[in-house]
Amino acid sequence: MAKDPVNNLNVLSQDLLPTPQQVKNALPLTEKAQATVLQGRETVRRILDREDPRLFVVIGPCSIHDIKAAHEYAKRLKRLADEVGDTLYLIMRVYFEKPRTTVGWKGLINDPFMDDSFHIEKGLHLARELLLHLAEMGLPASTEALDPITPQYISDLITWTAIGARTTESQTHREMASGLSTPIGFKNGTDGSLTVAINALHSAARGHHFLGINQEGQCAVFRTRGNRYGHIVLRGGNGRPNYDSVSIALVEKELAKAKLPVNIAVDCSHANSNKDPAVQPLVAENCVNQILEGNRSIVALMLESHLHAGSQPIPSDLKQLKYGVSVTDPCIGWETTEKLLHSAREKLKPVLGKRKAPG
Ligand SMILES: O=C[C@H](O)[C@H](O)COP(=O)(O)O
Ligand SMILES: C=C(OP(=O)(O)O)C(=O)O
Repeated sequence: MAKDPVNNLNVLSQDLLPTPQQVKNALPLTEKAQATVLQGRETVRRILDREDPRLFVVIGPCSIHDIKAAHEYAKRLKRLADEVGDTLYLIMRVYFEKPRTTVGWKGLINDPFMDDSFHIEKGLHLARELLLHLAEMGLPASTEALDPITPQYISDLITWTAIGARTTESQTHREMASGLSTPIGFKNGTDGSLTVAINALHSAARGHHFLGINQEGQCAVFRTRGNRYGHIVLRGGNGRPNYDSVSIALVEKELAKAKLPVNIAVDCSHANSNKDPAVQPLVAENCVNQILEGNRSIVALMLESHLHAGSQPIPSDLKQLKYGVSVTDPCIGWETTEKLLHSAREKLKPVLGKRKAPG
């Protein structure tokens, strides 16, 4: 057959995937898992509405690459969540999709075997299976929504969603966010720009009409209501942090001027720590001190943490991978994680209940 001279000139192949419904039939949402998700989302909504005085903390590996290590991390985090839960509401980072600055491993869904075999079907199955396990344990999960199709496979297991710094300005992601059932954090831009996140909050709060796929895998027009639980996540940018009290005061002003709720999450990693994991506890401590000194706008922290500190490149011989060490951004290790959260809890416990909402 003659080659089609018009279409798919740069497409090498296409493979059909199971539909979201088929994957869900294989891994259905159980009653226990659903209860974790519903309770998690309600808790975050209440924190954003200032009906629950706690901070929520999005914490866990930069990316999930090893299911066994993710299980071990989750087990430890659940114990810690119970210990600090009267003050801090912990949500595990369960990030399966990585937006790359240029190229690189794009996460467990895209390439679960980390060998350029790109078994996306397997990746979706593994992702859903892990999320189900965490929800069954009673541990809420968060993820970055990057591919606009992926949420149909997993979002019933997610408590909080991030839109990353590289996609906050994207209309596609704002439309998707307007329909997601979770509260949603928009990062500021990689250049530090707040405007893109503020515009994203306005856009995602409104209803949109856009294309997507339904549970049966058919193309569909989605009409959304708009997500009123959007908030900004400050991650620094352009070589400069934006978690300090002066930056926070400026963001508070911008949010108020834009008539948006003055709710701020601080990402202690990325450009706020210059990707140096040793700096993350200092950023977290600084935010805790701001709250002790009267800050009313910080409602959440994000930390990149794993079983062991640091990061490693993905070796060509995967047997050389170090267990429990990030293969993307460097993380703090478990000991630091425990210490940091216990110390934050001790300092914040006496004050959070008396904290006033922004005036
Ligand atoms: O959080 C992860 C990374 O910061 C993000 O995916 C970009 O990574 P890269 O600059 O290594 O591609
Ligand atoms: C990619 C991430 O962050 P950012 O979008 O801020 O770079 C992340 O949190 O994994």
